[in-house]
Amino acid sequence: MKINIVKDSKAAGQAGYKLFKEQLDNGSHVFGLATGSTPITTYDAITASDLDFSDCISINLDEYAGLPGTHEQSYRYFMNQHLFSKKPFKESFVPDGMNEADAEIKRYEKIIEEHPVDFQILGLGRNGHIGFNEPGTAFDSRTHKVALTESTIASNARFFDNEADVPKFAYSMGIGTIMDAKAILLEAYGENKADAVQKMIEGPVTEDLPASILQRHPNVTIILDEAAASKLKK
Ligand SMILES: N[C@@H]1[C@@H](O)[C@H](O)[C@@H](COP(=O)(O)O)O[C@@H]1O
Repeated sequence: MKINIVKDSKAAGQAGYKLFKEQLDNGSHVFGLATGSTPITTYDAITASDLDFSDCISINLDEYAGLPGTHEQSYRYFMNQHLFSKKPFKESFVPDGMNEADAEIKRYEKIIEEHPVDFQILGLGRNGHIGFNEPGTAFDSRTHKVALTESTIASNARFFDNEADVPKFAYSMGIGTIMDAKAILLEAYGENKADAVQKMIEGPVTEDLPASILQRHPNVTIILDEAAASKLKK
């Protein structure tokens, strides 16, 4: 794991942007993308740049089940807002939250099989989740339908009018699917991620902390701000 600690999320966004540029320059073609507040500064740096993804493919990690892409809280909507409307890709795939689970899971795994991910960006849940793979998810899991935990529902409630409106299920690439990416960037900012960051980097590799599996990936970069890195021992 390469660990890059920078001052704040703005500096982290620049560092993330540089990695995207390096990947593009080296011929990477398929980009695995993430949502959440964390990647926004990286996407902002990308949209302010002259990087060109019009020959590239993007494949997003996850989507809420039951939300159409036109819903303001859907991840498709988020991606359109923050990236695709300003930096279009040749093709952009996001799970279809309105499709029936079995069909959607098959469709999405086939897309990933046909377009193996060169570079995957990840955020980190406070409980160590990646994508929507909550603690306890098998390390060899593929794209699947996920029941969100109480803590994820509660922390996403701020984006909805009330907690009852937060979807209870999502479609997510599995941990095995994520680990197939040739290179991975995980970003985490803020003190509320510090515990998960410490366990991800210095703790045992365990399904109780999904992101800890990244210790076993040959090409991972972790970008942290100082607050997220504050509990690292070394
Ligand atoms: N499915 C997403 C994850 O992909 C994301 O990493 C996480 C953290 O979000 P944030 O970056 O807003 O802290 O939230 C959600 O659960």
